[in-house]
Amino acid sequence: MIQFPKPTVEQFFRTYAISNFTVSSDEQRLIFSTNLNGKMNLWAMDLPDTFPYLFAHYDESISFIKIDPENRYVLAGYDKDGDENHQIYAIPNEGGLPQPLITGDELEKYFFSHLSEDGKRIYYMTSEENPSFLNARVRNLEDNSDTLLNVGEASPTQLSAVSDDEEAFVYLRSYANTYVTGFVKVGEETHSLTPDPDKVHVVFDPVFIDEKTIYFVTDYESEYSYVAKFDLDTKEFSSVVTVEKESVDTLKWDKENKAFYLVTEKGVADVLYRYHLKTHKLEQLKTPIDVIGKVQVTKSGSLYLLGTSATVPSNIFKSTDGNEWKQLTNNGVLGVSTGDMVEPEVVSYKSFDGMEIEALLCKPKPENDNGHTIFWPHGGPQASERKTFRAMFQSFLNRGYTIFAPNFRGSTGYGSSFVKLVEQDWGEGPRLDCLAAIEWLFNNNITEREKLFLVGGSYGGYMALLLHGRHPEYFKAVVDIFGPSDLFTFVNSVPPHWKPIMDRWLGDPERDKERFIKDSPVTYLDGMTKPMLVIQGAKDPRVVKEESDQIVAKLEEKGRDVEYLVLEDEGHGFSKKENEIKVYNLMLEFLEKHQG
Ligand SMILES: CC(=O)N[C@@H](C)C(=O)N[C@@H](C)C(=O)O
Repeated sequence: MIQFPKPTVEQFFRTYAISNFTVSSDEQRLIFSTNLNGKMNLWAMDLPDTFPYLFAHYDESISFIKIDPENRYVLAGYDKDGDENHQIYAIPNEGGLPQPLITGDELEKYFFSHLSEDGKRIYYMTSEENPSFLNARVRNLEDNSDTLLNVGEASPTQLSAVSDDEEAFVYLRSYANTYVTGFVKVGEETHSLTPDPDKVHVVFDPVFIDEKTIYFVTDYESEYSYVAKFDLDTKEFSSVVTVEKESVDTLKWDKENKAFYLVTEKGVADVLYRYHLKTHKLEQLKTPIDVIGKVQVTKSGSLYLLGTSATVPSNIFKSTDGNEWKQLTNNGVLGVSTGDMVEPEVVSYKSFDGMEIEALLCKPKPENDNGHTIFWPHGGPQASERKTFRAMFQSFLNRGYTIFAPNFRGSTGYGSSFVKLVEQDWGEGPRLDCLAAIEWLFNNNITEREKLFLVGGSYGGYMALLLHGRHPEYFKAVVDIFGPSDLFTFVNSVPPHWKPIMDRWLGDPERDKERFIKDSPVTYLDGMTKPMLVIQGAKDPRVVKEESDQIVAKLEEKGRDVEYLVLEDEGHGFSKKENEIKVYNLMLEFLEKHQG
């Protein structure tokens, strides 16, 4: 019989992303954003058939998709080469080429908020005239009038919910990732959704279930976020559903069945629940994947879910009862079964101060093992490494590398206090958690000293630079993917609507001058003696190219071994397949070159 070789690393590169989706109200059409043809575009399937076809061609990343309730048009948000200046486009119902609808100068942003029930008014946020705090506006599609609804003040604002009669609006105001207040505005009256907006807490995912009742998620006076309610008649706030040691992350309303769907974050995986308003019963539901990217509940009460697991790339699923799932997309790794891939182990270790830190340990199949480990600090930093599919991880594992990804202090999924631990402390606590992890790898005979690589992206890239500069003895070579290199320049180069949150998140360059010096990777150039690869998207608005340019220039001046790849048409990530493959190949070549 014909014998086929084992899967090669290149096969893992041929995996496609599905980053978002929506279903039409009649459930006849599923539209999703994917890089199936190499670049991000909208594709569709006419349900129940499952053959995807190109729906809108624009070759750019898509920030949202919304189908007109009466199926006359589709709305989508596009940016340019990853610059995150999202603008709103309209696409004919039959598909085609997106037409600019709510757009402006290429540096302005237009974020979609809400489409009225009759599909005639679009509510949106814009940076126009208010780049730091953003204004809310409404565009009437019948007469093309555009009205200012709210002027953002004090901190970036977001119009997050609109009542069906369009008389009441919920705005969120962010002071930090961990401090977001919510307030409802009706005519000239404004009320905080929580009893005291001066207390640090978050509010998100507000839903009007009628003109007078708003449900939302908050961690007000709690370690874990829960579902709460605000009554516009009585102005009363009350807690509705809490889940022990799990943070509610998503709230969706099922109007048909008078129930809520909740996604909770439990460390490295998600849990899906249904909460019945009449019976107050909370049911845990089965899901086909570990991490849920998006949930949509349709008018009929059907549930659609986009999700992924460590060995399952993103796919869309449908359920009519919340327990049996039909997979609508068949997005896999070219010729590779889930059994040929690696499922991470969830481990935990004690850090320098006794704090328990959870981590993902991915071990290659014994026949592939090359004896080397990649240490991967995640980005964010207020995010976490979870059981999601990463082509990069699975291809490195296929080449024989062990991967270790710690959820150091500041990571999400472990309660509100834990997330706050990275605020105004980017370089000390989390770095010491990483060092404790490395010692744990050595002490548990998972990694040999002299066989450790360091790779990280964004905040993970910053941590890779900092660990390299301060502790070069641990590493053979280092890969930095768009990591901030100097906190003084980084704090001033972020997008305008991030600036108001920088103080709580990172600190103030004057007040915290000593700490900024201590925690900036550029302070430790002398230590950066190991070979380095730096990768950067030229259009990255979050960690701008100068952050990588300056560290590369300074290391080159010192005659260090540093390679630099700039992707001209990418931002904070690699959305184009050929760019992604170029990056993975270069990283693998670099690691292989420095194994000896
Ligand atoms: C404001 C904020 O938390 N932004 C993050 C989502 C982000 O983009 N952080 C960068 C620095 C990253 O690490 O990805």
